[in-house]
Amino acid sequence: MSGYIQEDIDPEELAHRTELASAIAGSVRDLIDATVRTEVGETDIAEARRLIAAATEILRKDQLPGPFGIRFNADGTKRSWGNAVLGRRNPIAPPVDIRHETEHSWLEVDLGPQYEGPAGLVHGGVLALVFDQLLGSTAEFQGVPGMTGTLTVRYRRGTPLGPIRGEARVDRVEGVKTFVTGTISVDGEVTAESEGIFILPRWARGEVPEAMRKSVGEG
Ligand SMILES: CCCCCCCCCCCCCCCC(=O)SCCNC(=O)CCNC(=O)[C@H](O)C(C)(C)COP(=O)(O)OP(=O)(O)OC[C@H]1O[C@@H](n2cnc3c(N)ncnc32)[C@H](O)[C@@H]1OP(=O)(O)O
Repeated sequence: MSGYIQEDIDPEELAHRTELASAIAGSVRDLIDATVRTEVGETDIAEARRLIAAATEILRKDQLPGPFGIRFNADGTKRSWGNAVLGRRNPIAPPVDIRHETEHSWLEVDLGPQYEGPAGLVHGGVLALVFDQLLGSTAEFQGVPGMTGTLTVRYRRGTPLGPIRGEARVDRVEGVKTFVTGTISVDGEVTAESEGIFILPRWARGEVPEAMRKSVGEG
């Protein structure tokens, strides 16, 4: 499957690259938040744009030809740095850190003003995005991975911007289909619930390299 790249990097070098990826993405996240909330005038906007263009030019000096893909070491250590939810190097990602327990998986993340939908509330599509990754990662961790076939979300009440908690567990497995359910809550109150059907795609039903299979998990 193209986009899955085995790339063995020794742990020390990987730790260094992870730190760099997190640092630049963190700076841009801060910039996004500052952009959403700025009240400065035309002169400051023009100056900020000039500096941002200069920073972009520096980053453009050496670029991948396309998306980051999913990279993994032979031991299965995975990097999904471009992922829209988890991506260490993706400023669009909050980023979310999903924790896996024996029976369930969970996350806690602070969703700021850049994720607004209705005034002061998290955009419903953003919650669906978080659910998709949380439920999909839960299926992966339990060893029954798949691509999202169907994702349903029931929005019970508005989710205020700020800290949220997500929880998910595998409900059942039927052949190549894994049914996962989850909730998002704020201050212990459930604001949205979801069910996802994750389907092991045809290309993964036969021979898949062991390192790639093991790479299933957090990245
Ligand atoms: C090494 C291993 C790697 C594993 C894999 C990597 C996963 C890595 C995940 C990362 C963590 C996830 C978090 C982000 C998850 C995304 O964002 S995934 C991106 C969004 N989803 C997609 O792009 C999926 C696009 N759709 C597809 O690729 C294909 O339609 C699907 C979903 C794989 C299914 O196609 P298919 O393999 O041809 O399915 P098919 O054999 O016809 O049907 C199998 C069964 O599923 C049912 N089914 C088919 N489509 C659907 C559907 N849409 N809804 C419900 N049921 C369906 C069929 O009825 C059938 O049921 P049974 O007859 O067995 O009871």
